[in-house]
Amino acid sequence: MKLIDGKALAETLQLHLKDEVEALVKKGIVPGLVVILVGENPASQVYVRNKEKTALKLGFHSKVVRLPADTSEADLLTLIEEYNQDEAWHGILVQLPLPKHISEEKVLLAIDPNKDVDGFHPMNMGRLWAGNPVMIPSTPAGIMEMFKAYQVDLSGQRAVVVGRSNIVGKPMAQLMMMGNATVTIAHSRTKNLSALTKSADILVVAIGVAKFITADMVKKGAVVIDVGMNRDESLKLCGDVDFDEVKDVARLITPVPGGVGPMTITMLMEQTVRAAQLASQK
Ligand SMILES: NC(=O)C1=CN([C@@H]2O[C@H](COP(=O)(O)OP(=O)(O)OC[C@H]3O[C@@H](n4cnc5c(N)ncnc54)[C@H](OP(=O)(O)O)[C@@H]3O)[C@@H](O)[C@H]2O)C=CC1
Ligand SMILES: Nc1nc(=O)c2c([nH]1)NC[C@@H]1CN(c3ccc(C(=O)N[C@@H](CCC(=O)O)C(=O)O)cc3)C=[N+]21
Ligand SMILES: [Mg+2]
Repeated sequence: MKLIDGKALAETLQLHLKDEVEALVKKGIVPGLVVILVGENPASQVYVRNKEKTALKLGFHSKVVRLPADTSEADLLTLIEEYNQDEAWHGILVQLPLPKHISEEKVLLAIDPNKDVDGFHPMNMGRLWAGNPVMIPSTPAGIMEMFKAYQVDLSGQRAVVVGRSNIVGKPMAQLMMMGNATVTIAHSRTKNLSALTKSADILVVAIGVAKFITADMVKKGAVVIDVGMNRDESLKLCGDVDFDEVKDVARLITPVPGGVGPMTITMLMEQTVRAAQLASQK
């Protein structure tokens, strides 16, 4: 077994990003990322803090707007429109999940697709599924970077994605299909899941169930990517994969923490730099 070190790879990629930021700054452009957080979800607080820290480290303009949980949908939409109009901000990210009284669909539609660094706007989702992506969701983008860095050739491989969310599972499946893998998407209604996961050369798991994937569900020599972010019995951070046992079966495996998470943040920053570059060419 070999570890896919997401933290180290993220740091390497951030060095290159820093150079790109400096080149932009020389042209008078400072990449700007605004993150909007509604309510007080403790997990979201951590992720948002990580994003802000990294943005500042790379020399971005960075701002976190923290709104109370009872913020109205109309007020949130108005705020997004203000950032759409403001040229200082190249990327706008609204942290998900949103409180129940706010329509996620309306909010994602309201973000200018050119500033949608998450790639969640229906236009960007459509572009991805048409095979011409502009903004790519950062978690799957980070996983594709891991494949590149660790020379995982997807072509002709059998890939299984467990989880079908719009933010991870679906875009992940499409990106691997674009890499010529043969992709199957599984979810909570999938029958005989362990036979399916065991057939995978590449297994990506994004379900949010602590240590769900056990060694008997994994093919010997598979590449295993764990997107999950959960707390175990002792409140320690853990993934959807039972790392301690699956590591002896897999050829390559990501840890939690230190795997997919840091890459997600880095890809978000890269996308913001790209958005700033594109805006400067207009
Ligand atoms: N490290 C990172 O950068 C990121 C980590 N995450 C983490 O990844 C996990 C997934 O996130 P997200 O995609 O938003 O999750 P969602 O909750 O939106 O979706 C979960 C998916 O998993 C499926 N699922 C749930 N339980 C099972 C099961 N027992 N067997 C098979 N499939 C199951 C669901 O099926 P169905 O559709 O049938 O309900 C659904 O498709 C979470 O732990 C989240 O915190 C998320 C984003 C980024
Ligand atoms: N609009 C939107 N975009 C997102 O990209 C988005 C979102 N909403 N909602 C929540 C999920 C989750 N997510 C993570 C980001 C970083 C880590 C991360 O940094 N993880 C570290 C550790 C974090 C910790 O210490 O808790 C690691 O795995 O090593 C994890 C998860 C982005 N998401
Ligand atoms: Mg979700």
